[in-house]
Amino acid sequence: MSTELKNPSLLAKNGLDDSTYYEEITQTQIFDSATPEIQLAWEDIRYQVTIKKKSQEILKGVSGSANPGEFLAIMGLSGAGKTSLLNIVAGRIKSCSSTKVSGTVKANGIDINQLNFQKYCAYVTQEDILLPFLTVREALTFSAGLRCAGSSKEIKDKVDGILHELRLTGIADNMIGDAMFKGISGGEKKRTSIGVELISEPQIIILDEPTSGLDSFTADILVDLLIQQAKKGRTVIATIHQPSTSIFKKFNKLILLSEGLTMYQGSAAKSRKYFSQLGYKTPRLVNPAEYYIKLLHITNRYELTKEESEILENLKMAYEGHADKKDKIRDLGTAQLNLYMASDVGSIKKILILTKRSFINNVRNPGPSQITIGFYIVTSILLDLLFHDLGNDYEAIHTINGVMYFLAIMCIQIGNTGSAMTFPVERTTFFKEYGQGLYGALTYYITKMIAELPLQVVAALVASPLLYFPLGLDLTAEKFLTFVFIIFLSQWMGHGLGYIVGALCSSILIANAAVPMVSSPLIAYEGLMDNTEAFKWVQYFSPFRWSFQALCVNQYTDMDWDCDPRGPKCDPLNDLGFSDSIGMSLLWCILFSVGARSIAFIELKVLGLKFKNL
Ligand SMILES: Nc1ncnc2c1ncn2[C@@H]1O[C@H](COP(=O)(O)OP(=O)(O)OP(=O)(O)O)[C@@H](O)[C@H]1O
Repeated sequence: MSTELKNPSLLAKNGLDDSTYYEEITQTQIFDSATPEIQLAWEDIRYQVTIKKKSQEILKGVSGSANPGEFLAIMGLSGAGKTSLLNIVAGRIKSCSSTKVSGTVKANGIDINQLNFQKYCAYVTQEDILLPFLTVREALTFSAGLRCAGSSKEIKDKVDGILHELRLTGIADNMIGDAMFKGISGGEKKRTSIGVELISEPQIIILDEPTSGLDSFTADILVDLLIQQAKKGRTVIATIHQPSTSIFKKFNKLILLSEGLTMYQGSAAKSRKYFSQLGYKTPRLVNPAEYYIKLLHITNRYELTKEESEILENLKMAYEGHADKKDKIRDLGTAQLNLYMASDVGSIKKILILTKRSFINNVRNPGPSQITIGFYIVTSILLDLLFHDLGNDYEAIHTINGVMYFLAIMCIQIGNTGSAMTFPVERTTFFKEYGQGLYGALTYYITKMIAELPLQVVAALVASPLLYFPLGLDLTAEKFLTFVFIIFLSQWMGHGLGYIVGALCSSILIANAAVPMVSSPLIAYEGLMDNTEAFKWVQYFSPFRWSFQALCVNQYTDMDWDCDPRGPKCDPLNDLGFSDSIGMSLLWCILFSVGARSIAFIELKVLGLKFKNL
């Protein structure tokens, strides 16, 4: 790679004026006059992070702009600061104890902090945040329902329009899927993620590496779609890793970042000439994007080689020499911004939409639905085979205690793992939509619980008769119905415990590891192995204890005993130390369920604040 003198003064000498290499904004597109065009301009952005008392400057005073009608690509080596810049421009990073952000970002000349910026700006993250058990059409319809007021017909038309525009019509009724359940392809998922955001017709679309993980053909189609969005007058900004030559040719504008500094900003088409005149000529038949990345390559950012620092210094000086040649701030009419308001959807409608969405996603998820009910059926049959007709004499007490102990653990663990396995995925969607101000934490939480109830009721109704009658438990209608209620409450407590764990876990993997860690100590306080006085208060926080107590109290109270009058007293409740009535036992279960849900809600609310303030 050539490192000959690349003095910025050579630019002028070589006949490079700003109009040559710096993009002039040309309004080539016909904009829809009903929607405002937004120019985003950022000035002297600095971003500093402090880790273990060591500060690192990620962005070192970056300025730039993105214009309506343009596709702006931000490129640079891994770690150059692309995502950081994108997040700051989208208003997603603010200063906090470990990060310091300075500089301004303006939309049509107005500081974005003074605007309800989220209403104008769609942000598509690198990982697709979609509920896996919805179809593409459902994902778009629910998104439209939450974001846009309008009749069902209007929503349907809007969704059909987006499906068509994003070429998703053919797979509209396919399930999205996730790592475990195969659904649509990566490119289709990415287009669905974009569609979910586009539905509210945002004027700015910001995407973090939308082509990552896609083959070159799919990436090409995706970029074409984004170019089409830009042609509608939207401002499109994306970080792109390794674009193909054909994709590179489609960029309207290019920003090259290295080490937190802008190395180039301007027309992508004219970048070749710019670099060439600085002495860095892209070889024939070589993809310019690839060449620029190689040019900016550094092996160790803390110890640059002589050649690396020379290239960076040259590019930096060349860019700085023309730093005043920024895009003109366009007068796009700030009034338009003030007038433009995304329509608000009523709270009742949002509650109905969220409940329906959560219900569908839950019912189709084999974890909490088919697998849970199948597990109940198989385990119940197994228990029946092992312990059928338990009896009502003294000899039976030991076995009945064991069966109740097992049932309490089984029902709670089914609920617990069920929640912990679904919550980490759902909460990502919640954080995103909560951050966008689509609904409140309480609305989400209540609708989630309502949506999950039917499956929990069905599971209790399926499992209870399969267990109660073959096991020969005390046969009265009242006791049977109470048993059904206890099985339901046990699962419900389990779900509550799962919410506490799941709300804190960012992935199912972590949740799976955390569930046994939390539940195992609580099982020790269930009440059967009551041989320790240590930390006895823990029993009040053990759902296993309350479930076991309720099952035993229901079975043993007023039981028709067949005990040997000369043998030991048939008083298992006394032996177990359970003095509460059945009403009180049920109340403990309800109190635990409500308490656990309240704790999980507080966790969600506190964690959500981080996203809300963005
Ligand atoms: N909040 C943070 N805490 C610690 N380090 C951070 C933080 N944000 C960014 N960084 C660091 O700043 C550098 C730039 O990160 P950024 O994600 O912006 O890079 P990037 O150019 O998007 O990289 P990539 O292409 O690999 O995604 C990285 O070294 C990253 O580790």
